[in-house]
Amino acid sequence: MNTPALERPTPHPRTGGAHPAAPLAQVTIIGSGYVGLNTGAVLAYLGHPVVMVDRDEQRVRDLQAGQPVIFEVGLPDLLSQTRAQTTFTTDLRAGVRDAQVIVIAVGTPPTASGDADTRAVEQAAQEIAEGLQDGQRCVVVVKSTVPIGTNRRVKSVIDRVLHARGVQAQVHYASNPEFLREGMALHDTLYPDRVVVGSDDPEALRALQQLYTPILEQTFTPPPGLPRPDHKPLPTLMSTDATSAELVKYASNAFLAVKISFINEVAGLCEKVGADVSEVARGMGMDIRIGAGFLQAGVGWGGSCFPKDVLALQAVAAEYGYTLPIVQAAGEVNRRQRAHMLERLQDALKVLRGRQVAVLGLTFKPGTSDLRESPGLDLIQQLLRRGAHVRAHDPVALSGAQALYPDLDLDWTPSVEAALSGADAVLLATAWPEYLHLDWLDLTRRMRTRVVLDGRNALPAELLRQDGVAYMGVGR
Ligand SMILES: NC(=O)c1ccc[n+]([C@@H]2O[C@H](COP(=O)([O-])OP(=O)(O)OC[C@H]3O[C@@H](n4cnc5c(N)ncnc54)[C@H](O)[C@@H]3O)[C@@H](O)[C@H]2O)c1
Ligand SMILES: O=c1ccn([C@@H]2O[C@H](COP(=O)(O)OP(=O)(O)O[C@H]3O[C@H](CO)[C@@H](O)[C@H](O)[C@H]3O)[C@@H](O)[C@H]2O)c(=O)[nH]1
Repeated sequence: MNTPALERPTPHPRTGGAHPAAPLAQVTIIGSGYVGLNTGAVLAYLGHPVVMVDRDEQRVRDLQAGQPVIFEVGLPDLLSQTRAQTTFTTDLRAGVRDAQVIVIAVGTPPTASGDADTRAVEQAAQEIAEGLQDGQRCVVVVKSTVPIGTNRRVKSVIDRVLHARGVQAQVHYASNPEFLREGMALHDTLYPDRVVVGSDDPEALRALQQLYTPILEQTFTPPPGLPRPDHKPLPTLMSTDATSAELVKYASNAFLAVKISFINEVAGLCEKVGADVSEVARGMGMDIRIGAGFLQAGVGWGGSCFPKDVLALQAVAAEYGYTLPIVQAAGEVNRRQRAHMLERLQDALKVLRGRQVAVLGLTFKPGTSDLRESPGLDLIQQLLRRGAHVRAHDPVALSGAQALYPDLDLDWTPSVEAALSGADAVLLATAWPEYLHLDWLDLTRRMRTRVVLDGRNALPAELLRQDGVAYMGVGR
């Protein structure tokens, strides 16, 4: 099979790099999870032929059959629209054979001690090197969130295997951390604030510029349902060294987690002094140095990234005998926030044991089916430990949660009405839009005691209070 060389397009007048209309011959993405799948669908949409590799056979079979396997707005449409451009396979070695760019997007879950488990990244590196051919030229890109030094480790694994095989391939390396949010994954991939590339290799930088030019230049026609945001400046390609790029990712997530914990800490004070945290956040956010984002008080942060990345950053620091007290405090405040939710329920109901508590929202936020580190599921487990009966509901992830926690002794209720009828309290853990427009007066009138703990400050507080509901928000 012919090995395509990296193309050398004429420099584009604005980027100085690749011409927008120059697709790569093949991009291979390893890991078809939230990051890999969304990235692959977008790159295929931009015109690059994409091979998506995953070791999970069932996942690959489902993707081949047209099942999107994760819940993400717009993904089913984009995957079906890009079918002709996309191949799904479990065969990593074959999948990299003709690739110009190979993107590692496998998971890096936390180990028991909190540091990131990079074994899947190293396994991918090993198999990449086993698949590369004599004379092949390619760029290996680490998109997974990885601790300091992992990019270097990927290079050394690939060098070692190529050497052992006696294969002469010209491999370039870059770190390219991902900043997409679940539920907004396609939007964030098409319209990022910045693209960070960590590499000291001009060839790697040039290939990534070529890969991302349509995004950097915003030259593509937006896919249906994913309009270009108004007045958003063009994304910046920030080129830096690999170690700084690795740290940009962790420091960004830690900073956002600190910001949420900060507003949750202020929310606790608001409850004491009678202020409204939404108003405090609104006033703070008007200062452009602070910014309005990530100041939504609530049950605390969860998800597949913040909890693990906050721990991983501390683990990196600990390796160097350094501490990160602000980052550590963000985690402590997050735990306290959950405990505070339970205290408030207990204060309202006096006794939790034997009470019927409805918990609405099992995913860690709306717009995703991801249950990793979900505040709602954490609160459910704490309620069960305290002897409460739980009725759980989620508009998209009910069966997923049930499958994940088959031993939890609770009612998985298929409707909000069923969850609230006869309940002693309801806790809103995830602000799914489906919940916000319900007839809350009617729903709460079906409850045995009308206690509402709005963990996302999303329900009609005044309306409920006026109707005699014991409504509690967060920080107001
Ligand atoms: N989920 C997010 O919103 C997000 C955003 C930015 C960055 N990240 C980071 O990106 C990485 C991937 O996250 P994710 O949420 O997409 O993970 P995920 O768990 O959803 O998907 C990872 C996929 O990789 C596959 N895989 C694992 N090892 C493999 C191997 N050796 N070969 C082939 N496939 C393999 C798994 O089967 C799985 O399908 C992580 O490092 C994460 O921290 C995630
Ligand atoms: O004002 C806020 C904003 C968020 N959250 C919570 O914070 C968590 C994370 O939310 P969000 O950041 O929207 O979701 P993720 O999809 O986890 O995205 C984060 O983690 C990704 C993985 O690293 C990064 O790529 C993204 O940039 C980063 O925002 C969720 O539990 C939210 O409910 C709040 O409580 N208040």
